[in-house]
Amino acid sequence: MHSSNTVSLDAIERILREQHSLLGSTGLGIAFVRQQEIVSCNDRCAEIFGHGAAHEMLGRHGASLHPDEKTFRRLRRRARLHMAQGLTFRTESQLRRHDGALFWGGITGRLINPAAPGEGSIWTLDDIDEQRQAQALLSTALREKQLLFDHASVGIIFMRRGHLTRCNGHFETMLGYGPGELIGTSARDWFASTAEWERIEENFTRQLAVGLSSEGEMMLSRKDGGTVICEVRCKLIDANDPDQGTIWITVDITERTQAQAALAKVHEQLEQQVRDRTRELSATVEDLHREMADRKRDQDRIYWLAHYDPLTGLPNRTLLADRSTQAIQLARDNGTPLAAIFLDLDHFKHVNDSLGHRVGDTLLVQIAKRLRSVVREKDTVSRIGGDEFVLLLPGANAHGAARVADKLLEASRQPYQIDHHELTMAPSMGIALYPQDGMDFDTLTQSADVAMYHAKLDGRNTFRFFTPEMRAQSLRALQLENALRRALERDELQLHYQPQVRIRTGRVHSVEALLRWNHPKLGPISPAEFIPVAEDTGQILQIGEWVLRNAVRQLKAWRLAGLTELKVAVNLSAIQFHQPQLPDLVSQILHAAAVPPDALELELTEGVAVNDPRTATETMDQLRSRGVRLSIDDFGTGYSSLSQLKRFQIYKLKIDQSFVQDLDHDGNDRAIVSAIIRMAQALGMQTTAEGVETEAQLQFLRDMGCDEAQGYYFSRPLPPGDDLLQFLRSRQAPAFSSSRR
Ligand SMILES: Nc1nc2c(ncn2[C@@H]2O[C@H](COP(=O)(O)O[C@H]3[C@@H](O)[C@H](n4cnc5c(=O)[nH]c(N)nc54)O[C@@H]3COP(=O)(O)O)[C@@H](O)[C@H]2O)c(=O)[nH]1
Repeated sequence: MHSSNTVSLDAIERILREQHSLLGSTGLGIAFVRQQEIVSCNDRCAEIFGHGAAHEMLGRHGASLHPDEKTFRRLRRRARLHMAQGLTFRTESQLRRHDGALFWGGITGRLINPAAPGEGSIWTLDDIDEQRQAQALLSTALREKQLLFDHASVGIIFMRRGHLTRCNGHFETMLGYGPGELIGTSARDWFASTAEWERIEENFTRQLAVGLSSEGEMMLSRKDGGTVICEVRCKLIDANDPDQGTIWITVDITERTQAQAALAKVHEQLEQQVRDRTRELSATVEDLHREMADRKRDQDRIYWLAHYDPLTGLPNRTLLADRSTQAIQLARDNGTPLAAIFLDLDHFKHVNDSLGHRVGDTLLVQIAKRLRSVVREKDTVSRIGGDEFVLLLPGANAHGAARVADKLLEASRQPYQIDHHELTMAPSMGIALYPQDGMDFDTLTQSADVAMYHAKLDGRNTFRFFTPEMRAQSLRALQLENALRRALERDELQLHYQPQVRIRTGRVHSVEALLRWNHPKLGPISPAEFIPVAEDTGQILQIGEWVLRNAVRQLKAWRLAGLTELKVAVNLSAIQFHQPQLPDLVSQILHAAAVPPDALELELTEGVAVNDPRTATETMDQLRSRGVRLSIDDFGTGYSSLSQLKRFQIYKLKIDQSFVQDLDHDGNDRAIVSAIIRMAQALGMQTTAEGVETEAQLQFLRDMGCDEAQGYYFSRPLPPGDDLLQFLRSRQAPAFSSSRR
């Protein structure tokens, strides 16, 4: 320290104190070694080697401080080479503590006097064991990271200011670059498009600015021009210092994306197929629904046609049978009454024949509506034939059924307006009651039918309850109907003639043709019985024509036989009268027999004009214009009005025999007969009284001014034989009297 040759003891002591202080205050261990042994050291050195104090280190051989002798010698050799040159030897080596534990120490050594190595050396020691361990850990971590970096199956890049500063091999391979080729490149260089880069940069910058990691998909460009789709996660290396740049982890999802795209395409194709199939299916389902609806509609239509009358919409016989069976079951189970009404329209056929089927159909529809309006909802109104209806009335007893029949009659009085025709259509009805008149559908309706037939026999436009006797009578009617079919061809019919005598002169001007039927087995059958049957079955047309032809032919025979002025009266059924061809038929028959028209008188009943006065008037006009005379038969029993009589220009009124028969003792009949005669006179019509049997009756009629009489009093209806000819000749009108009425 001092260059002076004499150093004071104080100075030496001070120097020693300074050195001691220096050695004590340093964090390094310091030792002086001579002859490989420690001759002096500081406390730190002792502490490092695990001794409590420095003096414990003194005299320790250097080799004991090293892991083994070999290590010591090698280090000593290296140190001596260095230190012999006056240099400081530095090394890091493992050392052994006092307790035997090894530790890393940082060692420097230097000869105190390189010129005199024997003076020993000074060694400093730093305990770097923790540092070495930390370094070892660090380098392990770094190695591991490097390994991860090098062998990661994702691309890792470090970016700063938009440029790549480092990347791993995976990223280079991903973009087809060689090692290091990408260093320093701008990200823009390997983005597929500028737009793509700007989009990513903007997204990443925005998210990273707020300290978030950012992620997204991007399309990068390979060196060879191909494209790579990457999933990228980007993060700031130091959130506090954006200048440190960013790390990007990139995953090549090209295949995955393509697979997904392919999958999506397949999925879309599948979905499209499903949509197509669904559409096809729904079209098929719709078709099926439509087909089912069509089939249902067809079935409904078939059912409807099978169960309803197409014209009126009313239930037909089939449905009536169903409902009747149910109603009978119910009536039986509950003990409740049930009635059936068989309704037939009187002379409906005339409407069809004279006005045509269109008018007839329209009329039927209106009638059906009216029938329906009369009964209750639960009642059934069915149409089972042309003009035949059956009404089923559950819960109705005799009283109830009669009330319904009355209401139907009442309703039928209102005329129907069809085009310019005002038509009235009366019904005949038969009523049958469950269970007494039938316990099943067929029997019940048959009973009602039979009762209806009797209503017709009893004058029509009325109703009758079924009685057991009626059935027998109906069988008779059926028998007659069948027999009547063959009556003409078997020549069973015959005409009888009843003279009509002028009351004032006693002479006979005309005879009435009256039909007779003598059946070989059934015997003589009254026209009063078989004419209604013939009318019901339509056979009256054929029979009526036969009557007309034969009556005119007989008249011709009589005329040729000398009864030159004789006339014949023929009864005309209403059904005949409504035949449009009637006037022509009459003319043809008269012409064929060469009989003048005024020799024929047609007897009509009052009812012929009731239903359709206009058509009746036309027919009458036609007949009259051809010269044929018309008379009203059974006058007083029907509904003729004075205006009608006047309009029809009727030639003669035949006073019904029911008024004549009781003239002797019934003042009313006398009044009626006298009124009819006066009325006829006032209207310029002839009068003939039917059924005159007594002189008293004849006298009264004479007194009243009646023109003609007909009855058993003069003669019964006789066959055209000698007796009748004799009678006629005896009362023949003189030729001049034929012009008088
Ligand atoms: N559409 C047609 N109707 C005809 C025809 N022929 C007859 N008839 C009608 O049948 C009903 C019954 O006729 P009938 O049994 O012949 O009775 C007639 C006379 O026989 C009978 N009569 C005559 N005089 C007397 C009498 O003094 N007493 C008495 N109890 N009866 C008598 O009266 C009937 C007269 O008939 P009409 O003058 O026509 O009224 C009858 O309604 C006939 O019209 C036919 O060819 N077509």
